[in-house]
This record gives sequence, C-alpha cells and structure tokens, in this order.
Amino acid sequence: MKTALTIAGSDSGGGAGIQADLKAFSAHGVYGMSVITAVTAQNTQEVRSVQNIENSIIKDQMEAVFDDICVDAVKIGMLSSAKTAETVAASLQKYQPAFVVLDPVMVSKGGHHLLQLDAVSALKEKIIPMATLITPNIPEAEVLVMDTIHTPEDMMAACLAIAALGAKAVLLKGGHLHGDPNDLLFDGENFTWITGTRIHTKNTHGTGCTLSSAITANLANGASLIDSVQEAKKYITLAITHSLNLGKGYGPTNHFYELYKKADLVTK
Ligand SMILES: Nc1ncnc2c1ncn2[C@@H]1O[C@H](COP(=O)(O)OP(=O)(O)O)[C@@H](O)[C@H]1O
Ligand SMILES: Cc1ncc(COP(=O)(O)O)c(N)n1
Repeated sequence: MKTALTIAGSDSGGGAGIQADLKAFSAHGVYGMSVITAVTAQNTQEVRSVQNIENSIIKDQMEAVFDDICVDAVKIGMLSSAKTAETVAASLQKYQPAFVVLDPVMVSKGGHHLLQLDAVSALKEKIIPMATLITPNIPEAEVLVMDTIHTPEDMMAACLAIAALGAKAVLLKGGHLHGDPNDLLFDGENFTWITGTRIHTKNTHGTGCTLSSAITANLANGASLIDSVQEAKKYITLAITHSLNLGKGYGPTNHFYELYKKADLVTK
C-alpha cells in the first residue's frame, strides 16, 4: 500500500486540516500518517483558539515517521508560526521526500489567521523552494506575490511569480473569484486550465485541504502531476456536490469512499 504524510493543524470539527487530509487519503486507498503542527478548537462557524505544538515535538513526529516508514508523498497545510515552518523545512531537508504538495494555509473561511503574519517570509524562503506543487487560493497568492489578482491574465502572472520563488509547479485555485471555479496549473513550462462548474452551497469548509490531499494521494499512487491534479479536481467537485449539512456554518466536504469508487476515481 502507498503512503502519504500530512504535516498540518488539527481541526476539532473534522472538516479541514489533518482530519480532512486523512479522510481524503483513505478514500484514495492510501495509508495516511500525520505530523500535527497546531491544535485548533474549531467548528463549522469559527476558530476559537489555537495551540501551537512545541517545535521539539514537531521534529520528533517527523523523525518517528521518516525513520521507520516509507513516505511516498507529503502534504503540508497549516504551519502557524515561522519557527514551525523552519522546523518542518529542516526535517524535509534531511529526509528529501519525493513529492511535497504545499497548501499555503493562511486564513480560515471565518477569517482567523492560521499563519502568523511574520511567518510569511519563512514560508517563502524555507518551504516554497521545497514544494513539488504549491496550491494557493487567490487571497494566499495575493500575499505571496504582493499584488491583486482579478483576471485570468493576473492568474498567469501570479503563477510565474510564485514559481520564481522556487516551487516546481503552481496550482492557483480560482474558487474565490466570481464565476466558475477554474484553477490554473503551471508545471514549470506549460499552463493548463483545470475547469470547474460552481456548486451553489455554503458547505466549503476544508475544500483546499481536500483538494491538496487528493493530489498528494494521487502522486503517492504513481500518477503524473497533471493526472493527479485533474483527478483531484473531480474528487473535490464530488466532495462539494455531496458536501454535508453539518453545523451552523460552513459545512464540510464529503469523503465517503463508496462515492468515489462508484465514480471510478479511486486509483489503487
Ligand atoms: N462553490 C464551488 N463549487 C465548485 N468548486 C469549488 C467551489 N469553491 C471552491 N471550489 C474548488 O475547490 C477547490 C478549493 O478551492 P478554494 O475554495 O479556492 O480553496 P481554499 O479552500 O484554499 O480557499 C478548487 O479546485 C476550487 O476551484
Ligand atoms: C487546521 C486547519 N487547517 C486548514 C484550514 C483551512 O481550511 P480550508 O481548506 O477551508 O481553507 C482550517 N480551517 N483549519
């Protein structure tokens, strides 16, 4: 069985972070492991509080996994602080995993900062250069390139600027723009639009986590970058189409395994 490791924050509400990542890995038939960077007290409505995990424990989690188990692909989500980003970067330097998918999580849907403002430079300098693929949404890309993004041309320029920070490939997600949620993949040479149709629902908690984990699982299963992204887009579309009306806020995506097996998306 192929394996994937998520390095991310815990979401007590189960819709985003580590919990979403492990559900997505399982739905793809991939064995999931976790390095927890922070614990959030969170539900579909809000992030109530955040406890960052001590850096020595983050380092120990990384070493415990990599010293013992073969890791086919890594996904990085919430890093919370500059020190955490530096600790994760040092461990990745040591173990050199084949694939690193970076979801540069910055702010929750409810507006809570999940990456401290002074951690953006550590993310840019230490983590982005190690990414096989980075998957920013529009507001995250705007922070990374220090410019606004409104048009498809802006999206292309942002992909080039983010690739210049050292990521091998960029998937700029268009979900936050008006109209259909079309994402743009730049693989270092070519642009490919990964088109979608907007689903009218408020249940979009964990969409970014779900997409990046599905890509990670597909890479772990041996798919090419473009196939991994295209299949993951089908997965997130189904996961939003069948999203769960749980809680009073933004409900979570649906990782129900039978759904994906029926749609023939589970690559084993
Ligand atoms: N309402 C929607 N209908 C269909 N697809 C969506 C919708 N919202 C987001 N997506 C897609 O879900 C994925 C996650 O995107 P996005 O919501 O932009 O990221 P994030 O959760 O990081 O803010 C992208 O592929 C995006 O195009
Ligand atoms: C622990 C944690 N990690 C990430 C997110 C972002 O969620 P989304 O995928 O909806 O942007 C979150 N709300 N909580």
